Amino acid sequence: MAATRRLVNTVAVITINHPPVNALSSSVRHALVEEFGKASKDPTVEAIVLNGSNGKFSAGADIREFGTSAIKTVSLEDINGTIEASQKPVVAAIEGIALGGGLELALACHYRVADIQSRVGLPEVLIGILPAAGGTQRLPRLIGIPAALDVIVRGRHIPATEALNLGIVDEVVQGSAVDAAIQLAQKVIGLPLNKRRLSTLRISSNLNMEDFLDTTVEKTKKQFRGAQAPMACIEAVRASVLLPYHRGVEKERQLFLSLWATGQPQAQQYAFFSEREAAKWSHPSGARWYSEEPKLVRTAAVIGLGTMGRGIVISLSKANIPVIAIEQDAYQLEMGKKAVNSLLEREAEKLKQQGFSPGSKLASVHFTLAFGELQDVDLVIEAVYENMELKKEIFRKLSSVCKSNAFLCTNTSGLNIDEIASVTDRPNQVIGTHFFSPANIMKLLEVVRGQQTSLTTIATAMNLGKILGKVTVLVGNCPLFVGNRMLGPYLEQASYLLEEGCYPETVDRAMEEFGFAMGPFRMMDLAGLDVGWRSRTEKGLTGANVPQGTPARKRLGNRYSPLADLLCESGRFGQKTGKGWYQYEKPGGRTARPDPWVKDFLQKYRKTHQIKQQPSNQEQIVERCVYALANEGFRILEDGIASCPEDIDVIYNNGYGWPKYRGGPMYYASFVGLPKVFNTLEKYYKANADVPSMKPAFLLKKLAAVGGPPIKEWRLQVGKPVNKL
Ligand SMILES: CC/C=C\C/C=C/C(=O)SCCNC(=O)CCNC(=O)[C@H](O)C(C)(C)COP(=O)(O)OP(=O)(O)OC[C@H]1O[C@@H](n2cnc3c(N)ncnc32)[C@H](O)[C@@H]1OP(=O)(O)O
Repeated sequence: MAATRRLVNTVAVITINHPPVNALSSSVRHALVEEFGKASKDPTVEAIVLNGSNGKFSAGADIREFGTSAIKTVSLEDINGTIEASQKPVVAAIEGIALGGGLELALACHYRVADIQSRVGLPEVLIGILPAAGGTQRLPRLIGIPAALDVIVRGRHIPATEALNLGIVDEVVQGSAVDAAIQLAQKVIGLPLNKRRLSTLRISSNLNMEDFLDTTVEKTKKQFRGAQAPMACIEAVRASVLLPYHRGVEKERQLFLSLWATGQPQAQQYAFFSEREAAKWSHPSGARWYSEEPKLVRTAAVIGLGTMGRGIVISLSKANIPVIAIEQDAYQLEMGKKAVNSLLEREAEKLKQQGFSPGSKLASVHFTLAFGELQDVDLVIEAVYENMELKKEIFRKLSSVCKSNAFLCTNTSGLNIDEIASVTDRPNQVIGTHFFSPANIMKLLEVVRGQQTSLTTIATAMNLGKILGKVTVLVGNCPLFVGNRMLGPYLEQASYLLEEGCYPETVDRAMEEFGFAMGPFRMMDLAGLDVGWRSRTEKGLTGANVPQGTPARKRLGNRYSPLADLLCESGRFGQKTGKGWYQYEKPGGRTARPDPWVKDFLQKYRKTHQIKQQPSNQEQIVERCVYALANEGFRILEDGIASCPEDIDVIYNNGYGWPKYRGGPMYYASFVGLPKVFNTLEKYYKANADVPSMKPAFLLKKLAAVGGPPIKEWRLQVGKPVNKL
């Protein structure tokens, strides 16, 4: 049964029962209509409590039903209307989550009681839509326009105590929300309900409300560049000010339909399910996530307390895993300790505000210089800087110090996992964990399996990612793994565009208008240009080891852009030196301003090398950079480094500032049409045979030849993932 009903004295308790998250599918909606109908008519029932089974109120509408005919049967807003109009008081007992349509349902009830661990919210905006079951009309009437806008436009999950302060819920309890709701229901039997029906309330509004909404529109446009759902949310809330409730609901409905027509919801919902699919990893051997048991990680250690290490320590502590943090000398240890403790204090403060004792949620961190103290930890994450020799030295030490069943992880953004594993006594227990900076904030974790990494090690690392609250993707071992490997051809195109007449700000603007959080040049300045320079020097692409007589713009017969090398040679490393592709207010400054020096430098460079000026327009910039990125994605699939296109998209959506409303680079290629992507690349490559990264990947060619099937069907063409490297 999708919903059940039981009687406690004169209170009917209606329970939504649709595992795993009580999504309000068509069957649940039908069951709710039936159970509410019966409870309303039953003379022995004086009040009603609504809750969800298994400690979850509801995760909202069933996202899989969008775009199908199922969504059209029994509208949730009609159910909400019926509940609100009930002559018997209805109390929502919120446990776990009340999200999206789940919260809209609770807002239709006359009272809301939540347990302290629960979270409520209207996260529809994150999947490209708006709350369209009356939520944009009822919430502003309950908590006012500014607070409602914040909740609806950001889509964040609000902890119960904050929901109480905002006035979204009436009561927060430490014990059972259902018991408390039954008690409240009994107390309010017979009391007037008019003021509890949110749709009937007037919105306190003043003349400045229109100005306030207009300002919010401008701010939101800048913040969520190109995303349509946040703008639709504001327009729906505006309707709650200007229109009577029922007309506001109509407007909500219209906005929902026009959003659907943009294609953005489909992309964001694909992104949502792809993230969940990524957790269900597969291995070239055929093993899958359900066949392997992860080992429990009770204690962990982090080696290196630089920016990455600090973030990893915080993540582990927040996941309640006690950590030993190691540095190489007393000074570094002290610096790391201060930074970690200050971040932990902030986390503790947040917990206190939510009514929790920090001790119960944050695990201890022990700082030491002694490797010997690692003998009992279950898992170590090495997070020193990117230097193979240093990493090997550490893994040799770990091999001799750690207990034999301890897992050894290396946080690297591209070094060879097999080489690191080869110096240990347990290559099967070595795995890459590529965190993104700052590691306590960024959602993505690339888990990199080596040739010898055991399935248990993979299962343990993937499970650890989940425990840390990360979106975790399993990838194969190749230079730079998935995300950074794809950046290569993308950045290459960005540099060529400068050679041909564009400026950093022109390219960045085009990519940011496409939706990227940051264009390629601002991104390089943030990451530090010296990192890539060091790596190119080591590879002999620049510096003293370049063979005599090598043309400035060629390496091994292929086109090469030395622009970034030249910048580094002038001491321009990006934000850290106050100048790179842009100038900044000071070293470490964040505000990028176009730099006349760069303009002059580029003009001289083009003249020196007699490069024909053919500056690209916005569309061409986007096409070249994005198709280069996706093309490398197809190669990664061919190589078996990523097991499906969805995994690549998850990586880009969560680690590289790709606009989620475009689904990811592989989804975007599919959306544009693979034949078009193939033809554009082919044309470019024919004219530029010295740019091999733009040669269309074999898999792309194969898929384009059959007309570009939907992304779900690509797997059939890729075949079983086999790591060819
Ligand atoms: C016509 C308009 C009508 C009404 C307007 C209302 C619109 C909505 O309500 S849209 C939905 C809004 N709700 C959300 O966006 C919540 C989405 N879910 C989540 O954020 C999380 O899943 C969770 C916090 C609810 C639970 O997280 P966690 O415990 O980490 O579990 P998973 O994320 O792995 O989810 C488990 C399982 O459930 C599936 N699922 C989750 N939410 C929904 C949903 N709303 N509809 C359908 N399915 C849902 C999720 O995909 C997982 O299943 P699979 O492993 O099979 O993918």
